[in-house]
Amino acid sequence: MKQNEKAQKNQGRRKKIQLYKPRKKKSVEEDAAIQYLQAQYAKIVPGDIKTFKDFPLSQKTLKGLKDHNYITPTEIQKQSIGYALQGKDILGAAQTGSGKTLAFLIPILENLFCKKWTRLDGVGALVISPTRELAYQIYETLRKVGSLHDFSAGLIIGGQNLKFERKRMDQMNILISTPGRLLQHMDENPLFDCSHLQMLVLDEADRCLDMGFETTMNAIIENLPLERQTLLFSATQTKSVKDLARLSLKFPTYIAPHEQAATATPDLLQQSYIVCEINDKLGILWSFIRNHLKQKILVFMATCKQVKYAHELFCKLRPGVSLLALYGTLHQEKRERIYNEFCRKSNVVLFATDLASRGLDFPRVNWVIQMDCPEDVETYIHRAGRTARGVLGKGEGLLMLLPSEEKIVVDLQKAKIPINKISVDPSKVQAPQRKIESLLSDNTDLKQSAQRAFVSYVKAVYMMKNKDIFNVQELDTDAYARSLGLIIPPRIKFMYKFHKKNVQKNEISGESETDDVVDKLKANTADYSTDEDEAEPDKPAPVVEKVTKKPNSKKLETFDFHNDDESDDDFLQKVKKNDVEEIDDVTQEDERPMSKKKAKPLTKAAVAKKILKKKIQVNTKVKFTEEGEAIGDEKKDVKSELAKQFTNEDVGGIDIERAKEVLQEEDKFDKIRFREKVKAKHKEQKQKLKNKKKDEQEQDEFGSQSESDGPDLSWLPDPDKVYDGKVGAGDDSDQQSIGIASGNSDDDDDDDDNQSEENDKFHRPSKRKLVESKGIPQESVAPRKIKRVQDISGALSVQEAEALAMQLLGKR
Ligand SMILES: Nc1ncnc2c1ncn2[C@@H]1O[C@H](COP(=O)(O)OP(=O)(O)OP(=O)(O)O)[C@@H](O)[C@H]1O
Repeated sequence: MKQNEKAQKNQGRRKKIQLYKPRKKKSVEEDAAIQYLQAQYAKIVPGDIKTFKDFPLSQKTLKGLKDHNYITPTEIQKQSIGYALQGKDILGAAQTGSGKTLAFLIPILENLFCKKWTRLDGVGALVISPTRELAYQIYETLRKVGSLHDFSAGLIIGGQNLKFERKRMDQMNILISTPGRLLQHMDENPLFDCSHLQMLVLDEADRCLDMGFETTMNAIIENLPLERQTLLFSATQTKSVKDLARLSLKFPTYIAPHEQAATATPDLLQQSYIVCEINDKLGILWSFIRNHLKQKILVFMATCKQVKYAHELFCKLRPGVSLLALYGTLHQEKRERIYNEFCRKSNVVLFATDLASRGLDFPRVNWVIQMDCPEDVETYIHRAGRTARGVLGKGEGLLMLLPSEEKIVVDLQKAKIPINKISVDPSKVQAPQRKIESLLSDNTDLKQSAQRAFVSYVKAVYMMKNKDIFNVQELDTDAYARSLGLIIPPRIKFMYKFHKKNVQKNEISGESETDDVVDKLKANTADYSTDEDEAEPDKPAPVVEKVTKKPNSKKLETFDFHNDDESDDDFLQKVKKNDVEEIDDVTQEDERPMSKKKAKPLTKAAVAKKILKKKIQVNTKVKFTEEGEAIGDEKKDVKSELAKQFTNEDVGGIDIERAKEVLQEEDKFDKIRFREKVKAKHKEQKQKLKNKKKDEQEQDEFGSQSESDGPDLSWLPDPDKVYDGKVGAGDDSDQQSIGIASGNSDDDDDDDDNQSEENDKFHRPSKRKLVESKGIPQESVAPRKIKRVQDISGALSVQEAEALAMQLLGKR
């Protein structure tokens, strides 16, 4: 026995030793590997790198890359990974779609791997992205290439469950986050600790550091340790000394492979632009989509409301292809769903705001259409870069410009963007103008959406910094409104303020300049309101005529849309309801059309005149009965003879003694009046209470059934009268039946309560109903007192009864 125990103990010990030994061995091997890798960092020569294997990377990272077909590094990866591994701060700039994400994710994984980072060490690396979608995409890439490492990674973005994130913040090693949510955790979450942070990465760094995120980013940076490595990446990198100082970069290495390249945009991206009138834009877009039904198209617009409207309208017009919309005011879940759907599908159109312009790696996008002129060259580059991505990605970009916006082309060409002007083939442009107008006349929601889109676009143009390109006064707003299907251009509140300001300025400076836009709006509002009233469904809409006749509208030039040779009817059948996205409503602005007449100002004198005319006595309160009769003020209505005399006397001054007597006399009447009122009120309350109890009783007796539904029980004697309101003691069944019948009695309140409690659990029909349903003769249910009288009469013989009757008659 002892020998056995000993053997078991020895075995256990041996097992323990066996478990421990390989660990130590593994750890030693790992240390040696790390030392070897770190020794190689200084020897990296970017020009010699052919594959990822040429970098001194851990086996886990290499396998992760290989598993996902990342074999050959791109130019930015070749040039930046080496410096990043050496621990240098980096400013990375490279074309869109050139693989910047891996250029910072690989160094993060290697850095934490070499430092043998564990869950207990907390946050080791932090990646900040300006949008949720981009953060999600980076997180997904990290999950792919870092799948063999033991680090925990967290996606911290707005619109997600804050509580869920809060609990796990102390276990995360790599955080991918948007600025707002990150700061929220820093401020509110005691578990969030980044005091050991090793690396900070800003993807789309110029966007993260621009005005929109300035205060948030400053607050975040303040919370981070100074001893860290910082990497900044973007296709349009910031070189602002101020920005770099904010981040306390230490002698950053500037890596920009595309600066030596001939173009700032991907080589396989074919870019063109057209110049058209504002009212032609929607028609051109519609025709373009109809001619490219077998393609994946991304359409950028200036505002969320435009995107929402274009999506709603085109869904109703049924172009024959899936339509999606992505913009900031959508719910997060919906945003994620739409993002994934657009990634997955190949024949689809996505309308989007600049939310989708940066960093998003939608696969196989054929066309990027910029329907509204981008704010600046950087925005153009990011938008256009959603196509022709990756190593061999191809794509095309089309920019729509208004004649006044054509100046931006010079800036684009200066920034090494090869863009060519093309023209539109008018025969291919089919604006469904009349259909749009009829849709809007039938659908007020759509009309409101169009109005919002209109105002938001004009506002966006007004807000643009570059006034050389964006001039709100040059916009043909009414033509634009009409192209959206709005016969009356909506009122633009801020334009009036703008106009007012201008007028005031001009008055001060002595000039008499008029605001074209506002005047035009005012004039045209009157015109269009008559158009709308007289519009005939069969007549071609006068809008189109008016627009085409415009002196400044040039004739459309020839432009081939590369027609897919698909017949319209075919595609109409292919519209799937599932593909049509619903959109959340957004806050409504005051965009009511202007009234036709200018309202006359209402002066106080005019109001007084009106009042006098109507013979209204001011400052008098008149009460009316429900029938509409005026009720006089009874307080002023004197009752006593003395008071009546006093009021009729027309003597000057006040006799106080007399007035006192009158008041005392009136006081008596007041008291009587008061008592009467109190009595009446009590009576009313009692009546109300009675009615209420009666209702309750009826409900108790018949449940939810109406009286007409149940059997007629009026023939039954009133138990109240029969038993004189007394309840028989000791007899359960009696008590129950009385309880139901005499619900009015106060004594039965408790019973009622108990019963209603029981009734809540079980349905129990009333006693009367029970008896009836069992088929017991009605006489046998008669109350006991009545039965006793009947018994007495039944006990007399016929003669005795006759004698009794005679006796009674004799008494009379
Ligand atoms: N070494 C590589 N080999 C093959 N494909 C790669 C490689 N690196 C990146 N890619 C692919 O290229 C595409 C673009 O990469 P990524 O999104 O990182 O570009 P980016 O430079 O960050 O673009 P943007 O400036 O628009 O943000 C992705 O689909 C990615 O999977």
